[in-house]
Amino acid sequence: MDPNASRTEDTREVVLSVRDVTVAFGDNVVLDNLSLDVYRGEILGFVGASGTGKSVLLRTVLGLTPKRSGTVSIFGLDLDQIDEQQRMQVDMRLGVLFQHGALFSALSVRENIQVPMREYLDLPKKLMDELAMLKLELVGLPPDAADKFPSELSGGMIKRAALARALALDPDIVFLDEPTSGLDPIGAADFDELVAKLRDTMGLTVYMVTHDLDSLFSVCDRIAVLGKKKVLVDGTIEDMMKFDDPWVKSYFRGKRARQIDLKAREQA
Ligand SMILES: Nc1ncnc2c1ncn2[C@@H]1O[C@H](COP(=O)(O)OP(=O)(O)OP(=O)(O)O)[C@@H](O)[C@H]1O
Repeated sequence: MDPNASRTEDTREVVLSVRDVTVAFGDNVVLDNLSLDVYRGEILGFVGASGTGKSVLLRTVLGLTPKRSGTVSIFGLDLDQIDEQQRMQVDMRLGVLFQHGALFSALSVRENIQVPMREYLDLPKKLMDELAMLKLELVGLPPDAADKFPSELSGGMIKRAALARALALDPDIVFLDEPTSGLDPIGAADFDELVAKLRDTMGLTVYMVTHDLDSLFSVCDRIAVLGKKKVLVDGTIEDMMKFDDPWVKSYFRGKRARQIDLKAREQA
């Protein structure tokens, strides 16, 4: 036995564990015995070709899409084995930013941020107002954004407001579904920076579905690739570069990826 084995033992805390999960719609098997671990405090970038099941996995983890078999455990609790009260406590520790922000258009930004507070907590209005302002500040929005409606915000502001809502209950894990899609490169880079800052200051764990190579190169600690209905490979960008699969190769070593790599080297 390797005498150094204990030194290399993985001691990171697994906050989300997906084990042998199969999801199908009729005959269409989308995920087939898929397994994935997410560790506390990491930013995991989840990628895969369009239509491979990234959103389906996210929805399954959140309990919005039923699975055929397998287990999903969050904070060590198997979601199929816990009662409603425990489930609510788990849900309170999760924040979600769905694709396109998905703010309620009839509610102001303040009211949007307060939606999870109203759902899970019984707080006086004054305190909820104060908390909403704190969340706005946290995501870098000015105080006057509180009274605006989603239609009055730019794309970048909508993402930030949606992130503020996802952070409303101080979650341990945030799930971000293509958070930088639709943003210009500067807006996207600013958003990535914000996510990294929140991870560093709040110890947040971030599960980010993304097609954005810049995000993958700049903020993700680890990347998982969905392919052939499973997690095909997970690891660092370097691991992706070495992995021998046509899609992974063209994605991470294609023209766009090389440009980003060169840009990163120039800046280093
Ligand atoms: N509710 C549903 N009923 C039937 N089929 C579904 C349902 N939801 C998803 N699918 C199918 O599951 C597959 C994976 O879809 P999904 O939206 O998860 O892909 P994706 O990887 O997120 O794609 P994209 O990158 O384009 O967003 C697709 O074939 C889709 O048609």
